[in-house]
Amino acid sequence: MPKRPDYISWDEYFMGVALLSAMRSKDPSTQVGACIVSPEKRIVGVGYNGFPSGCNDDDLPWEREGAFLETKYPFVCHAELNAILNSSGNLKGSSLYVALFPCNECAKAIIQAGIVEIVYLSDKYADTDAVKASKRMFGQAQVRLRQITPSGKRLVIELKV
Ligand SMILES: O=c1[nH]c(=O)n([C@H]2C[C@H](O)[C@@H](COP(=O)(O)O)O2)cc1CO
Ligand SMILES: [Zn+2]
Repeated sequence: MPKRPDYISWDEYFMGVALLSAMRSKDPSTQVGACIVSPEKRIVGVGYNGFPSGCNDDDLPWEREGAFLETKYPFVCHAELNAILNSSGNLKGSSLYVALFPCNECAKAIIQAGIVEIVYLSDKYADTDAVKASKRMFGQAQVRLRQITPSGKRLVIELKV
């Protein structure tokens, strides 16, 4: 019997894990997930954006606007950083799959962790200084950047067997 033809690709699998992880995010406006993959194509870390563990989700603000301390920005831990911190072992030579292009703060952690490739879907904050700084560092550190063209393909998971 020939092998099943409609299996998902590596890129679809790892971006799918990143997008599934994003569904755990409680951020009402932007849910981001990240999946770190070793050179041997093993998943070595996953994460999504959220407040640090032990910090009460219901006490901290999810606001985007207003006084800095009344917004989520000083408190939220980005998906990429969570994936690095949640990872097991050495990340040298690994790839990071993430729905949204990483900011400069995550870029520093990504580079220092030894991640060599970013695979992303959206670059919706390309015009921001954070993303400009991020690309400058990735360029100098020779981190490869690869945007997956959104195919619109639906990966459906039904919770049944
Ligand atoms: O790369 C990222 N990773 C990541 O986890 N985030 C998170 C932080 C916030 O919870 C949310 C961005 O919120 P907003 O789009 O409302 O500004 O996404 C944001 C970025 C973009 O810099
Ligand atoms: Zn970030």
